[in-house]
Amino acid sequence: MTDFWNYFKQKLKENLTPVSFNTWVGSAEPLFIEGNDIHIAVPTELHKDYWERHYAEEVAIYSYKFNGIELNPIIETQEEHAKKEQPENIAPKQTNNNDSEKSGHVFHNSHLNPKYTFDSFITGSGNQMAHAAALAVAEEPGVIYNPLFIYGGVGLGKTHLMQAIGHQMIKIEPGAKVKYVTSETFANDFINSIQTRTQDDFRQEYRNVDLLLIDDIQFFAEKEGTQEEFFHTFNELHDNGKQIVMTSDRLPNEIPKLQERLVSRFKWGLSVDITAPDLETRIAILRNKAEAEHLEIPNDTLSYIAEQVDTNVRELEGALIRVQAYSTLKNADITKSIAADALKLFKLSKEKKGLSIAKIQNKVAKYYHVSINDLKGKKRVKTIVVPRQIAMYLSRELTDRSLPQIGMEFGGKDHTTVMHSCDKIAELVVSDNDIKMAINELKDELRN
Ligand SMILES: Nc1ncnc2c1ncn2[C@@H]1O[C@H](COP(=O)(O)OP(=O)(O)OP(=O)(O)O)[C@@H](O)[C@H]1O
Repeated sequence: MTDFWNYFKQKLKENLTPVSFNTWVGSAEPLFIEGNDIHIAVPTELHKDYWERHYAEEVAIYSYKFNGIELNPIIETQEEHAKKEQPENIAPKQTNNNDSEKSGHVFHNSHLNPKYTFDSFITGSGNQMAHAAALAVAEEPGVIYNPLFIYGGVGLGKTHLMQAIGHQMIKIEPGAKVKYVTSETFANDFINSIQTRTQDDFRQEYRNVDLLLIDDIQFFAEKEGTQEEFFHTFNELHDNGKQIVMTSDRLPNEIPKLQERLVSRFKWGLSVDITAPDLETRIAILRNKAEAEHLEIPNDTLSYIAEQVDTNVRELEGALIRVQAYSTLKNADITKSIAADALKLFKLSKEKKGLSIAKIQNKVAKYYHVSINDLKGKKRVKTIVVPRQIAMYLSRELTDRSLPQIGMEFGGKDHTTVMHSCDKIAELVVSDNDIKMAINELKDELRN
């Protein structure tokens, strides 16, 4: 099996870009051969789908070429395999796609940041599915997963991944018309076009592309006219088989006042989330960044920095820059103790990390004289509901936990419940003085 697999990989490598190879083939693992079946484990459902559509036939063809036996691939996700075969889970493989060839991008007027490519994107368990979906879309725009909707918390790489699709598409098809905008730019361009009576130009610009990337679509909330215009842009592009990719901090149906017809269209394709990276991925991201900046940083120092910032990649990168700046200031090499000083000095050290949801629940429970169990429970009396909602609101405000993660910490509540609570308290903070005071006092206590 190993010999065949090496031969098979070699064959595919000849025809794939390094990123595609690493993502689809490098991440797959042959398990065993039984009769004429070869069982192959892949990281996610999306990889499985891709394998079944693209490589099943290749396995049969190359196995026949290899030794005259046509193998039939049985693809399973690592999770399925682990459930069936092993008591322990197999962790999905980390793929650092950084070893890819130099890219020769043709830069269009697409407003893409040259740094945001697949090559510089590190994959790990929190983003593997989104990464695979993004790559599939770049390889076959407008065919599958249209629209692609990437959602997740702040600073987790949504913009990076979305722009990587643009770069990759231009790389594959240099004449491709790619347009990246934030939803705010789209809205502003639209408003300007009304003011200057240049709506035709606006439409021409947005509807005459092969790939439209719209970032942070949650800012469409409540912008009726913009939504209307986007609805038509979307339809036109989709009808013509053009690819649309959007990002948001939440799912389409959770964006307040987003028209139902847009929500339903966004669901035509695929929605994938990005969650916070695990420690190994954070270390890999830092290592990658350090190499790009030609910084010599020992492994234990990288691990140390990665341990300090656990929810937001932008902050993680910020921490590295702070450490670098501090070491330059002190004229010292970057070591663990320099890193510790730098992060302490900039008050980054565990401020958010130390503020766990449990701590927030504790403070709120004491403040309102209710039990933690009540906060996590389902009782609907006002004396418990309000503190519960406040605790959720503070968890959202003061930690980087996602809505589903907060829901989990509150007795497994749905993320929509968390969102509703946060919205409710956000309204009360403005209209109800007691709540406002309570929130301020709790925040002060939690920060000390
Ligand atoms: N997996 C990753 N590999 C390498 N760099 C990453 C990764 N994830 C995020 N980054 C980097 O972290 C920074 C923030 O990422 P990005 O702006 O894409 O986040 P975002 O999810 O779009 O944030 P926001 O919600 O604020 O729009 C960028 O510099 C990006 O390159």
